[in-house]
Amino acid sequence: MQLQLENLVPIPLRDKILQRTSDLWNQVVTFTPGSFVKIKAPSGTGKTTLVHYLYNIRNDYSGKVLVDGQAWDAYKKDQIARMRQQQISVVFQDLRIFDQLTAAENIELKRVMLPNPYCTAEKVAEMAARLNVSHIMNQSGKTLSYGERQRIAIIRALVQPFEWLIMDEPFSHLDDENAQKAADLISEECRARNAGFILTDLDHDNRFAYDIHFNL
Ligand SMILES: Nc1ncnc2c1ncn2[C@@H]1O[C@H](COP(=O)(O)OP(=O)(O)OP(=O)(O)O)[C@@H](O)[C@H]1O
Repeated sequence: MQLQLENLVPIPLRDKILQRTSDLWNQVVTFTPGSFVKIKAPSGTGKTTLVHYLYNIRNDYSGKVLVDGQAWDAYKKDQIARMRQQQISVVFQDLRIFDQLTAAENIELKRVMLPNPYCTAEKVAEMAARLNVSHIMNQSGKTLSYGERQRIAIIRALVQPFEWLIMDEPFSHLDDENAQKAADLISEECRARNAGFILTDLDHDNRFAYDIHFNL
């Protein structure tokens, strides 16, 4: 799946963005399928906004987000739902863990969305062990720490098939050791699917072998 930006400018940030240069805003950019992409930006410059545009849950912009050559608004709702089940997976900055479900149920919800789940339950248990969260799997979402939520959201994003994996500051609450373990798992899973990876962060990050860096 090819993702392209064509002169994309968020309407609420228009004046601010047009006063400076950006590698992505108001540019023509192609994210090469299978590539690892780092997007670095200071707080408030629109990382979360961009992720929401790429996943098509916000559309207050001028310009275009092109998916396989077509703008998001050319796709029907059921096509977009299928893309989100099979082609694009995301970890939002606010994580979106359901408080009323356990950590395991938050992941299972996504795992069984397809008639033939991409990952087995054993594979989920393996990922939980690698990220040191096996012991909290039966705890309710409400009681999880931010770092635990982050790891559950990462596993949840990995249990579905995807061609692009997009993560918005996914390690902000993790210590270096756990962040590296999560990064290693993410890299392996992307490589296994020949998928592309887009990570936004405030800072430099050298946990991944990025193909390209952008400053937002
Ligand atoms: N719907 C909206 N209407 C008006 N302004 C908005 C809207 N959404 C976001 N903004 C503003 O746009 C800017 C970018 O927000 P965004 O959440 O994308 O930043 P960010 O780079 O992800 O920041 P952080 O690193 O702090 O999470 C902020 O100044 C925010 O207040």
